[in-house]
Amino acid sequence: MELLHSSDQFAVFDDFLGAEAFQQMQAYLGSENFTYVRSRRWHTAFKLLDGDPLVGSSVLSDHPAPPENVLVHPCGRGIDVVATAIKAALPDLAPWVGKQGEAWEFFTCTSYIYPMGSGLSWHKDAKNRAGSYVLYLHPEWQPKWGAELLLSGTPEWHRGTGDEQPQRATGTPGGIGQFVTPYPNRLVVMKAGVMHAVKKVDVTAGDHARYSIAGFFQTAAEPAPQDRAS
Ligand SMILES: O=C(O)CCC(=O)C(=O)O
Ligand SMILES: [Fe+2]
Repeated sequence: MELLHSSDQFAVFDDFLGAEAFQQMQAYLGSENFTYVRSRRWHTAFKLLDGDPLVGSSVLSDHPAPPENVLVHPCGRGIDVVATAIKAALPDLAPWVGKQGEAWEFFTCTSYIYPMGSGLSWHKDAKNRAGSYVLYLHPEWQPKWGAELLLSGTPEWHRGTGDEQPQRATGTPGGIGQFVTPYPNRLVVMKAGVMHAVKKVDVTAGDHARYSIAGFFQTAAEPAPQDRAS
């Protein structure tokens, strides 16, 4: 794991999983059941024109009182590999998400597939989150295939809740920022409150879909694990 870029708001680590763990995740994602995100009621950030991303099951780490029918790490599925790796990396992620028991109690792991034409509109991961992460798990990604993670810039505009700051129609304060190409085995970790979006997967990607496992560092309070504030 190599820290490639860091700012106050987010960090990018390359080669996050070891080679064997990365292979295990490919096998797991190839066998996981996925459903269209809009077939689940709690996805508020995915807009009608975001195309048709797919979502797999969610696993929680360390939940003090897990709701029924929720998988808790270790759950015996391949997604455990990512939860274990995130746990091992927690000291490195603390500058952005804080410490367990202080800023958050547990984190979530949810797998996604963004096929050609799909993306995710501008949003903030919901307010009672300490931060979030995403790990890219497709075997290959070319910059022309799009699907960059966009992060809205001008950090001082993101301090506090951000709600007191003027917002433009796009939801991106000031309309400037940075992007991260979703190269395989790249982990992005970001502080709560940063506006971000996923550009649509370009038509040139063809059948190369964008695979990821994303999650939030959160407290046991509401909202549900996959909620986002748009
Ligand atoms: O896939 C990504 O790059 C980011 C995903 C995201 O923002 C989310 O799932 O809330
Ligand atoms: Fe997000």
